[in-house]
Amino acid sequence: MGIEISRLRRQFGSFIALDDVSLDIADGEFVAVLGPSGSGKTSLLRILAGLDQPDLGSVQRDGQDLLALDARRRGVGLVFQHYALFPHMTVAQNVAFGLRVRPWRLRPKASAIKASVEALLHRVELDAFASRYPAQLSGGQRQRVALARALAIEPRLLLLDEPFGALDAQVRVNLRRWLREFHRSLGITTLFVTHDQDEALEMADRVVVMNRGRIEQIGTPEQIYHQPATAFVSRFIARGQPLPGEVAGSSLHVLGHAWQLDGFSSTDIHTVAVHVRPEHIVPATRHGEGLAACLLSLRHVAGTVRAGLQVEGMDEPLEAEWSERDWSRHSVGVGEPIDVHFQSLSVFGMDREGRVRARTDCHPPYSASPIAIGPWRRLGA
Ligand SMILES: Nc1ncnc2c1ncn2[C@@H]1O[C@H](COP(=O)(O)OP(=O)(O)OP(=O)(O)O)[C@@H](O)[C@H]1O
Repeated sequence: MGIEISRLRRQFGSFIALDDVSLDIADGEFVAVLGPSGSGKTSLLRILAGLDQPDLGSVQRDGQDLLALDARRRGVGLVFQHYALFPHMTVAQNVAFGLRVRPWRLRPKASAIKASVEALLHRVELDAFASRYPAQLSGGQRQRVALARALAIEPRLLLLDEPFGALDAQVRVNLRRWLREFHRSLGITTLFVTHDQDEALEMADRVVVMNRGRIEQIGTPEQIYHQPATAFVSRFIARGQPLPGEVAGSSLHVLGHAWQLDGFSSTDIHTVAVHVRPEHIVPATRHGEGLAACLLSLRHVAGTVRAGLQVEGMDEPLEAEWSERDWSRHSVGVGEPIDVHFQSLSVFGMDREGRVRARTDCHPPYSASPIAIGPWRRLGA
């Protein structure tokens, strides 16, 4: 059992914010909804929270129609990016709020509220902050209070909308890990909205990638990263960079080279997208092998080297990423020629409507042999 979201559609005027969105969430699962700004993430969350209704579609929880329930009866805890803490209330009063405003028949006794607030503050590691006001807390502490407040009503579903969006990078990274552990210990079904790829891949059991109101792919972080289902997911998640390429029969043609392409049926294919990831562009070991390029820039970032490359035959520069160790074997300076080869290319075949019909990876063979035979010889050379 769990939550079954089926064929949701939400339209604002002529703009379609959610288009045929279906998703099953298992009990206790941690699901990240990932997508660029405007892709429909918050629209989906608002519908689940009961703050908005879809034009079409259904949401069932354990066989019950969730959309028919009033927001307050859905058992949903919400945390937003901008701390919605009440500034005039202490931390303890903020956390107690959801319990205090319950109808008196459902309201716990004052002593029980006090005990559960203490337990929650202990859980979010803020025991010592109970009598502080939100203005006296750091951003990360405020978000933990917001989480404790959302948990006070013992929700069955936790909805987090960019909860770390307003925090600086280091605090974000710490809170991510903390929240992941926290979820493990608590086991509440959680939907986490973010536009940050690392955040989604690091934290979630499953990731839902959205684009323009549609779901592009649902999968484990591994699947999303290593087997992107669409060109959009490849670009957005794995920094896939488009190359000029086409498929002819069972060969892939890219920048004047051709390789055998297996597992790709070109039936019904209207356009082909070929992507290369930064880490799959590798310096050739010998000059004259691979693709001729010019090293445009070099940046050293936390143990890796990011290189800008102008590859012959391309208008746009490509970005490559290497480990410092691998790069230390080369002695090419900025502005100098460099030969590179592609270790792996992702190939997507789309029909006329832009739907992906075929997808495969191509691993161009590379020979470091001094006799330049075969795969990297220019066609027609
Ligand atoms: N009440 C509304 N009226 C009109 N358009 C709306 C309304 N709510 C959302 N939209 C539009 O729907 C689209 C999706 O919005 P949504 O907030 O779901 O995106 P998002 O993926 O959460 O984006 P962000 O990451 O920027 O928060 C946006 O283009 C937005 O302008």
